[in-house]
Amino acid sequence: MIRNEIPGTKAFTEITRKSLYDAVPRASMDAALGPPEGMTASREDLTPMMTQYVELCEAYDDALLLFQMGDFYEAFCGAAETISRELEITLTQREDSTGTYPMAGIPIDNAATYVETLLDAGYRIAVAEQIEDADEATGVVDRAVTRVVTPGTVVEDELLAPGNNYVACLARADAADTAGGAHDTTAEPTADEAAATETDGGTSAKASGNGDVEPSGTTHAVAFVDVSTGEFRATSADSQGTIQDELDRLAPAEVVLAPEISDGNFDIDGMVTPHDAAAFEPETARERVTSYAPNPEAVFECDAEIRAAGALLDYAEHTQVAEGELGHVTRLTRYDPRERMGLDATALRSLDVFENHAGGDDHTLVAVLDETTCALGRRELDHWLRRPLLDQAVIEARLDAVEELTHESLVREEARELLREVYDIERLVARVSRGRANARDLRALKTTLDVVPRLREVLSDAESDLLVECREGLDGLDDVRGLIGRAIQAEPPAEITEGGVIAQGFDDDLDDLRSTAREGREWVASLEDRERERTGIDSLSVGHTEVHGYYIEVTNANLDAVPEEYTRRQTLKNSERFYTPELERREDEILGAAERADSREHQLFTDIRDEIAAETDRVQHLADHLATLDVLCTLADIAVENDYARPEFGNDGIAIRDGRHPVVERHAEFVPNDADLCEEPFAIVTGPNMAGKSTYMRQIALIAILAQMGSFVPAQEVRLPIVDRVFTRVGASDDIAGGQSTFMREMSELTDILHGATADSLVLLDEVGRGTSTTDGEAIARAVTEFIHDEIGATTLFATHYHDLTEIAAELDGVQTLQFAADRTDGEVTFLHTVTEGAASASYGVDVARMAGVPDPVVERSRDLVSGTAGRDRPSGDDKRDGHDDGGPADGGHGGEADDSSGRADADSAAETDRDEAAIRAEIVAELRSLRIAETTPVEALVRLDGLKRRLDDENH
Ligand SMILES: Nc1ncnc2c1ncn2[C@@H]1O[C@H](COP(=O)(O)OP(=O)(O)OP(=O)(O)O)[C@@H](O)[C@H]1O
Repeated sequence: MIRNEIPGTKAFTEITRKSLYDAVPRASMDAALGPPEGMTASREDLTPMMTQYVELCEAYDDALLLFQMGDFYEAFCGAAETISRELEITLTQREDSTGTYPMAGIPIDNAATYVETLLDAGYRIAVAEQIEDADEATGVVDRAVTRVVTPGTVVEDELLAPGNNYVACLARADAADTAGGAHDTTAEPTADEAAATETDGGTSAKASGNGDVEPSGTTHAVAFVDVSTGEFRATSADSQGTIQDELDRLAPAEVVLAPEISDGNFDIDGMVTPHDAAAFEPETARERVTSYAPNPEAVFECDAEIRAAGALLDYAEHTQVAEGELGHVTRLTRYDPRERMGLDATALRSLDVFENHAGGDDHTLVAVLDETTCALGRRELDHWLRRPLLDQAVIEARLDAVEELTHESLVREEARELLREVYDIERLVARVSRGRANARDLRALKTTLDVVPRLREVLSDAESDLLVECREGLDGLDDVRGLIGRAIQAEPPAEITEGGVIAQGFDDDLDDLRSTAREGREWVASLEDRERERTGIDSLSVGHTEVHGYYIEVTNANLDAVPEEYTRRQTLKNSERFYTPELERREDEILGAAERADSREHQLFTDIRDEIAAETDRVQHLADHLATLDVLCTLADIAVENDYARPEFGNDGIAIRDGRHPVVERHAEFVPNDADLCEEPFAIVTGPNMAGKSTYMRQIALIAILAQMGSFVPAQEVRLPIVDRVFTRVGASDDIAGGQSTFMREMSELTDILHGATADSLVLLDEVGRGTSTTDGEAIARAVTEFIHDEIGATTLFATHYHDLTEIAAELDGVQTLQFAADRTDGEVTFLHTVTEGAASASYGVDVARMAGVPDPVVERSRDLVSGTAGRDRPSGDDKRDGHDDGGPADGGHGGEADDSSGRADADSAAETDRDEAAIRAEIVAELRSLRIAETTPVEALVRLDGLKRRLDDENH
């Protein structure tokens, strides 16, 4: 991987730039990082090579240094112990005149997999390579760090998934910091102004947050770059929550923090990287940005954005070391999060958009949609899905194109067939621009360019604006295509230094050198016959070895016949090898010409590559259009195959006919359901467990997301408003896999919703309040309903088992009740998955417990308790039960009987038994009091319940 030629690499002795981390104390005193103590203590005595090692370790002391020695990357001392442990490779020793050091190494040819493991273990890796030919070095071979590999800046194909891989950078500006800021050309809006611009359809480019506004004028900025493709964007907001949402949306593999931000401020999943404070200085950052965008103020909105962008570019350059400026980062873009539908991590997770509950990517929305044919399309689909639109005109433009393609199946099929031949030219041109592409990359670029004229042809009758735009944007880069076609061999080798790369007829000098070499070889080839004839030695042969070069071989029996001008070169057991002055001259000529041809080829290749690098921008534009076309064709294909309908937009509320859940319907027979949230935009959804409430609510949210990304939707007919944000709060135990199923988390998510939702939001509440006692839960559920209804007016679906909550529908205008029915025949429950108006009366929780395999005694006892609840809730004195209650029918209505029987038992009890039971009851009460219901799952609760009952039973026997 990392072994490509590195143009312009500085020798390590020339490295003037000290560690960027000097200003930052190393987060951990990991023995694998920095120079080994044992070596620094005696550095005067070290060999020159080990001195080199120590100096490089010092310069990159936050990274694990891999030090090239021949065909291996080696590590010493603490780093050697770490890599031997992490990579399960043998720990050896290096012994020299100054001491013995632990050493471990990985073969360069297989470095990628090892590097991946080290990245996963949380290390950054500095790769120090030999940058001069070991044979030509006079003293110790020069080495330099040519690359710092970090999770967010990986560029090696072997280490990258097809999706985007971002490194983000966070910075903050407080009002006091920016008040006198030299470049703060745009005063931040007040909260009122922000609110005003938010209502204008979100198209204003003004930077400000939505939702909870931070105290007085704090601006948070985030910039992010995908170094493998060159995509670069930045934004800012008053609200930290908005920036957190952007982090959630982008899921960067690494986040660089400005000194004013501590990692506790944000919820960050990837690696957290502190960076040199100097890079965040406004002037320094601005200067860095200027080399990518001449007028930073024309792109960015405020100082915080420029600081984040500048420092991020500085960090990205630092990791690519030898390359300096990143030529493939051609477009710095600023965006406004309010132009996109809000989708935070909670919503993405609970709707299984990119990951399922177990963290995998099957059974997700993206898995359903991802029928893209090329990597460019795959990434574009990801963008569309992560950032559904708010601008109806842009959405309709996408839908028009999708619709046209649904009707034009031949166009769609042909386009998809051609797109299959498209390479990941975005990453490819990034390699070209970084001077890392080989001849095969250039041929792959040509293969892609070859497709373009045919694609244009296929789209020649396209009518919708976006398809026409795609067609017109398909620049086939004929100049580049022609150049590669003329210059590069059809099937070149991977190496670019060993010849065979440049096509015949491209360069006269190269052709001359090649023909000189070829003629020389032909002369040698005919030498054998000539010499046999001349000398009369029939067994004479001509051969070649790497070490001795060309020779004429004569067996011992014929040595007498050897001519005078033959000079002995080598003696073997049965023969002698000779050369002649002419053979020697020819050999020099062949070798010289071949060598010069190789280096001429290399020179020509790098010139061609540089020429193509200058066209990076055009290749990127072509990539954009190919990506868009792939997504449009894919969405059309999905729509046709799955019978999706084109959504319509309007302001009358959500109306869906025969809606389906796009993921669930792929794996089971699905019962479609309608939704009418127009007149009554708040729906309380009740019904038994497992009836389909969550699925129903989620399918409505997924339909809104699909519609706003420009896709058709799984339904017969859909009309909906543009939703500014989807909020979800799913029940506590649904989150158990994430390990965060506390009532506290439930409430803090609820807080986000109540603060952030607007009348244009879609809110899904799934069993809010379940994590606490029934009384508190019901109270919270009711208060939340009232608040959303009275204060926010968001379209809301609230699934609940608090059947009393449904009464609120009668009290509040605009609140409706929906129920899912179940059918119980002969004790077997069947879920119909059909939604109807009205409120359900039973939850069938015990039936679900039985279906899930809860032991019979627990199920039976649960039935008893369900049926006896009414009786026990009545103030009926001591309420002592004998534990032998046979239980009535499962569906209640026999509470009175149960109570009567316990009443009789009371009357028969002896006074002593009463005292024992009182003690047990006291213990049980104490245990119940200590129970942390918020942290107890339903199954645990049943098991505890079973335990309590057994204790009562045991005492009674
Ligand atoms: N419309 C439908 N057609 C077919 N199957 C469905 C439908 N809706 C839901 N299901 C299936 O039923 C199962 C239960 O659905 P869901 O989780 O939505 O129920 P629920 O009412 O929310 O349950 P609980 O109250 O226990 O959370 C799911 O596994 C799903 O596959």
